[in-house]
Formats: sequence, structure tokens, C-alpha cells
Amino acid sequence: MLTPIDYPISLDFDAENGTFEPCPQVTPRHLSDLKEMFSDQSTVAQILRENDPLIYEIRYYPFTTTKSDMALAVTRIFPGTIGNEFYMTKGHKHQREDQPEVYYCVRGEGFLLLDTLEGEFRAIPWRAGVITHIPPMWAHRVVNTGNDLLVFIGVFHLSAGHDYDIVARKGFAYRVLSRNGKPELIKQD
Ligand SMILES: O=P(O)(O)OC[C@H]1O[C@H](O)[C@H](O)[C@@H](O)[C@@H]1O
Ligand SMILES: [Fe+2]
Repeated sequence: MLTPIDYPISLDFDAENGTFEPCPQVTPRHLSDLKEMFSDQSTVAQILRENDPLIYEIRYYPFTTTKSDMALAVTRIFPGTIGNEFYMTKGHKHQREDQPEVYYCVRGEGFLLLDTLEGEFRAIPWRAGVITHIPPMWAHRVVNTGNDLLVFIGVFHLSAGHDYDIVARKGFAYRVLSRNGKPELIKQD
């Protein structure tokens, strides 16, 4: 925990690149880190035999004045597909049931998928400038459907927690697949 003398903190954000300074933690997510999330498992295995592409990166800054302070995460999703499924985040639900989040799309285009994993689903068309409030209890995933980088900012409480297992088990109701280069929402079976 930092002492109060270290606060307030300002970060220098580069919206083009989706990077900021100072940045204490960068987490790369390669295909191997989210391989079970993609539908085309034979293509996943084939790609992984040759290399392990970087799908996205998370830059994280925890503000630690108290245990209920907030955290900032900037995610850069690269353009691409695995089979015909666009690159996307792993997706998670918050461990705590009372924890929302605010997402702000800074660059690029795609979808924010929101799913209660209990029958309610929304696909929010996303482009630079859209800010979306994610209510508590909704799993969230971002899909990059463009030819360029997608950058978004997430702001959430430190105590929210990330539950990835429930997403791996239940899956989102729809996938975003490329058909002739255009995104299509396809219901999961
Ligand atoms: O955690 P993932 O599903 O990989 O999503 C990537 C990241 O997206 C946002 O930036 C959230 O604020 C982060 O908490 C999250 O880690
Ligand atoms: Fe979250």
C-alpha cells in the first residue's frame, strides 16, 4: 500500500497506442491463455503447433489509498481471427455480486458482449467514443471486429475480483464471427 503522500496520481495516457506511464503492470494474453474460449478448436491446436500469437494486452494501475479504492485497466486488442472468430478478451464476471464497471472505447470498433449467463444477453456495437456501464452480475467480453487496434479503458473497484471459470463453463450466448470480413452474431449451441 502506498502512503497518502504518493497521492493524487495522474497518468500520461496515449490514446492512439493504448498505453500510459507510469505503468506498474502489463499482462500479455496469448492464444494459449484463452484457447478454450474460441469455437474452432482444431484451428486453435493447429496455430499453437506453430506459434502463440498475442491477442491482447492489459495495462493495469491499482489505486491503493483504501481497500475500496479503484483500479484502471487499459486493454489493447489486436486485429485478427482464430478460424473465423474475431480476436476478443477472455471475458469475466466479477466475483463480488455488487460490483459494476465502466468501459470506455477509445479507439477501434467491435462489440461489447454482456451476458448474465442466466438468459440475458446484449451485444453493444462499439466504436471510439462509446462509454458503457456494466451492471453488477453481468459477464463482459470485448471483441475487435476492425482491421486495426481496439483500445478501451476499464474502471472498477479493486475488490471486484475476476471470475473466468464461470465464463469458460457457461460461455457467452453469442459469438462474433467473420463472414466475408463482416461481423455476424451467431448463437452458441
Ligand atoms: O480480464 P479479461 O477478461 O481478460 O479482460 C481484460 C481486461 O479488461 C478491462 O480492462 C478490465 O478493466 C480488466 O479488469 C480486464 O482484465
Ligand atoms: Fe470487469
